[in-house]
Amino acid sequence: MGVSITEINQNNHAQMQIMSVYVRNKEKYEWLETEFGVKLYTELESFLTSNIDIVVEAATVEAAQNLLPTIIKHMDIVLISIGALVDESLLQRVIELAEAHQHNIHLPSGAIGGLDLLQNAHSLATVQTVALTTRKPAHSLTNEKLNKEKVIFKGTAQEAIKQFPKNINVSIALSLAGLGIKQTTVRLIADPDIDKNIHQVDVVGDFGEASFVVKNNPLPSNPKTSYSAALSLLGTLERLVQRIKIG
Ligand SMILES: NC(=O)C1=CN([C@@H]2O[C@H](COP(=O)(O)OP(=O)(O)OC[C@H]3O[C@@H](n4cnc5c(N)ncnc54)[C@H](OP(=O)(O)O)[C@@H]3O)[C@@H](O)[C@H]2O)C=CC1
Ligand SMILES: O=C([O-])CC(=O)C(=O)O
Repeated sequence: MGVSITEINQNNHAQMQIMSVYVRNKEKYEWLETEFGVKLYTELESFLTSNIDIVVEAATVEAAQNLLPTIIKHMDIVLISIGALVDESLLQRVIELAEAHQHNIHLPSGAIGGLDLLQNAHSLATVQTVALTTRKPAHSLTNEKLNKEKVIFKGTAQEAIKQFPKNINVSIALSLAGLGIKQTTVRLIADPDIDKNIHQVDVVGDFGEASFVVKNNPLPSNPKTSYSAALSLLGTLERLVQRIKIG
């Protein structure tokens, strides 16, 4: 999420500096060292014992699944590839490690909103249904040439992230905030006529009903990702050091 390093190291938005970046291909990212003065690491232990206080993950579901247990033993993490936590045994293990090592896992809202309301409604009362309808530009979901919208997935969040690990992390954030990966339903629509990532969340509970629609502009520096996902990652970092907690 290219916006983050510029915002943090040059615009000082999160009152933090990116010091170290863990990469798998050093040559490809050498420009980060020259442009931002960060140090690159290809070895995880060296990265984790470098001059850092928190890890921000913005890689892939698979990388997050592999790296998370080691990282959480060393320090706190902000995880944006939240789909990694669809693996229930990994989730359990990581919670136990976090507890044992007294570290925290921060899950930003990403490209959706309303997770605070859903958590309150679910943990303190009863929620009956949580449904996510995601509509994305057709080319980002399928190679098929479509001339009208097509529902390309309908099922549980658990199945959705397995089939679309790069596209529907928001469904797992929603699941963890509410009814879980088997009860949270997902409909994914490929639409050839839009250029936004549109997420609609519908919740029904004892509190009443809530619907949130987020029509995400693409992130200019990385158009396949929603702008608000990068903002939510930055906001999560910024709020770590704020004295007033909202929501
Ligand atoms: N929760 C949410 O709402 C959202 C979540 N996401 C998720 O956030 C993540 C980042 O998205 P985005 O920035 O668009 O992804 P990109 O594909 O643009 O960037 C991913 C980066 O991660 C690096 N990477 C991948 N695997 C590894 C690894 N094993 N070790 C080290 N580096 C690795 C890649 O490096 P390389 O060049 O070597 O491949 C690349 O630099 C994705 O998992 C995406 O699905 C995105 C949007 C919203
Ligand atoms: O960027 C988005 O709109 C959401 C996304 O890709 C994801 O949840 O993985």
